[in-house]
Amino acid sequence: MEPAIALETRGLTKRFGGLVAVDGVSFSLRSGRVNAIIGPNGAGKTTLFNLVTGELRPDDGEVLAAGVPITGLPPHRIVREGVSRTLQIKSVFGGLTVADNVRAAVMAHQGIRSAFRPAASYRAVGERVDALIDEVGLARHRDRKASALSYGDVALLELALALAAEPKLLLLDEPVCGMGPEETERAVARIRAVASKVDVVIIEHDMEVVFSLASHIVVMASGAILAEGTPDEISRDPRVQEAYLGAPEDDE
Ligand SMILES: Nc1ncnc2c1ncn2[C@@H]1O[C@H](COP(=O)(O)OP(=O)(O)OP(=O)(O)O)[C@@H](O)[C@H]1O
Repeated sequence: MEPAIALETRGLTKRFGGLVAVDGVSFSLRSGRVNAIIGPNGAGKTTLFNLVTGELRPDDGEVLAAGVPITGLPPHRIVREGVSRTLQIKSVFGGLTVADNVRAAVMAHQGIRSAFRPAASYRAVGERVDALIDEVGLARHRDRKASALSYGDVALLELALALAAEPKLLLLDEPVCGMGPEETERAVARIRAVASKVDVVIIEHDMEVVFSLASHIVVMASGAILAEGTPDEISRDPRVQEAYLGAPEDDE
């Protein structure tokens, strides 16, 4: 049987004026493993995520999530198709507690807006909120305001908010960016736990994190795929080493 595919792109292309930020990218990322997209600054990684989540429309090409075409759909429809990403820090409400932030995300996902709801639905929301808070390891901060959390805990809260949408596929853009070693270790452990239930694709510059989480790596450079393979294959690939270290400047 063919392995299930979490995310596939076919000839995906995005131009900004004369710049081709994503240039005919085709890949097929299998379900059931953490996939990573790496590459030097400006390689087109975040643009690629924005094309997958509908924040940007491609100029050409296709995106399929779990085999379902999602190309050009608006972001809320893509979330409904089971694709979620960690949100920007500004989407966390600093004045609300951890639990209230998560509750808002759960209610938004479930479409519960009316104040007139049966008690059972309140209970179900409350249980879901607690389960999400447990899942990301923030139980002891449940009733703290988000503005009082450490940087690493805000990132975990963002993870809970993304999981509130019950995604099949979760995209994490630099999940440990700005974290110290201890926070990084905690975040990696949580991501690994989440990845046992949900397909995860990460963009990450920290190679230690990439190598400890991902079993498949796509390397992008200048908008295109430079190499693809296991961490072992990628770490040995001279083209990858050159892309990171830069070409020698003796050809002018
Ligand atoms: N909205 C935009 N308008 C114009 N150019 C853009 C826009 N967004 C990205 N770019 C350009 O597209 C290229 C790819 O950018 P992108 O942010 O996708 O790279 P990246 O691989 O995510 O880089 P980094 O690792 O630094 O986050 C860059 O040259 C960037 O300047």
